[in-house]
Amino acid sequence: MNTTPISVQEASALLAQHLPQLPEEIRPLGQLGGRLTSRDITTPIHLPPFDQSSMDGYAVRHADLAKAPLTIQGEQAAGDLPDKQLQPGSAMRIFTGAALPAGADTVLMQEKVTVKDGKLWPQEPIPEAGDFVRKKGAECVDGTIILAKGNRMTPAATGLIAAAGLTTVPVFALPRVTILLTGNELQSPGIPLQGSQVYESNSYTLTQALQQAGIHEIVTEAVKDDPEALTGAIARALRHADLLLLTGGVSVGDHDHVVPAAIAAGVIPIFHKVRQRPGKPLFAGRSGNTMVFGLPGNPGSVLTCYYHYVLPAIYGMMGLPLARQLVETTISKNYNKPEQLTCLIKGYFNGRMVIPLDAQESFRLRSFAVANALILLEEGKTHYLEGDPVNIQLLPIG
Ligand SMILES: Nc1nc2c(c(=O)[nH]1)N[C@H]1C(S)=C(S)[C@@H](COP(=O)(O)OP(=O)(O)OC[C@H]3O[C@@H](n4cnc5c(N)ncnc54)[C@H](O)[C@@H]3O)O[C@H]1N2
Ligand code: MOO
Repeated sequence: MNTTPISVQEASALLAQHLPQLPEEIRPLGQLGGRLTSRDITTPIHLPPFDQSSMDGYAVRHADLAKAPLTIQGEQAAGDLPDKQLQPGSAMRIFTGAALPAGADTVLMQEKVTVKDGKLWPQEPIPEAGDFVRKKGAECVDGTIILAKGNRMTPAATGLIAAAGLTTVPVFALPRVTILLTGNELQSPGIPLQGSQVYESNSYTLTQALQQAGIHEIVTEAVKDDPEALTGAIARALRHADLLLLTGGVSVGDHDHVVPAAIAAGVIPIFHKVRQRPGKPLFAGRSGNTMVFGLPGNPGSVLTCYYHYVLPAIYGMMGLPLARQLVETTISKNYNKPEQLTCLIKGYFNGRMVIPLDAQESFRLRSFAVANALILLEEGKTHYLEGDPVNIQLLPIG
């Protein structure tokens, strides 16, 4: 395998070429959060399904307004059968969401009329014809695509599906994920540290980040820095995971066995090592329909590589282009970086500019804990001056 580090752009392009595709599944309303539609969705009905009032007031025939006062004729409430006929020279009491009676074309808000002895006088200014009427099909007519393939099922998207009377939606399956932790030094939080142990944090970081993306089928296993144990654990994980995330053990140390173990377990490498900081030893590979990432073990590297590669790859496995939430902004202060690396630094975007945070080293998470963006500082540049344009990748919130 070529282990000459490649650029961040090459790594993204290679990933996009090699991503497996997740299957499609049909899911019911109420279980759609975080999913992406796997086809265009069309509405089987007009929305709204009939001409309806958007105000509480009076339904009238606009041409009759010149002949005011109008005689008030009955009432039409939301849910009433749409079988009433407005008589000439009349106004019908109507409420928001009610079907317009046949013959009416305009609604007067009740605050904009004078009513006395069963008669109605419109107040000036006289409304336009069609005011406060939501026409049948104004949102969309039947057969219209209401959600395109790849639309995220946000609360609004789910509401739209329900409003169209649909009960199920074809979506891409979410990946079943296995996280394999490597490192003899790792101890679980809650147990006193001994010798040179450190607390294991990457599984918690990754699990929450995956959950944030709506993914809940997550298995975590800790493996010792032993080539055979690792090869066995990877081979087992490949049998049921769509996405395998390994943390640690991808560098060049004598105890870094992840890449040879992955290859021994049947993983075909896509790349190993990227000209970036943090996360230079990042490994990506594929075995059948399972996507594999070897994330450099430092906690900051793990999370940076997750946001910049793994999360876009998850969407890529759902058929979307490698999508990152990029924003062009300016940097709030001077910043120096090495020339031969892309730096993905933690920043805080305040809506006007992005502030590079202190404590960028990859063993630290304190700046990450308050960051809301990664600032993408380009390879080939060494100095950024206050006010220079930069691209940032917004981090998911919530
Ligand atoms: N001679 C070189 N050494 C290193 C290089 C290099 O290019 N040449 N690259 C460095 C960089 S950059 C990184 S990043 C690390 C990545 O190495 P590994 O992926 O092999 O990670 P480990 O050595 O296993 O661990 C690194 C660090 O992170 C801690 N760690 C690991 N797993 C966890 C976990 N689950 N929770 C919390 N902390 C974890 C681990 O204890 C180490 O301190 O390699 C450099 N070396
Ligand atoms: O790439 Mo390492 O992630 O800088 O510490």
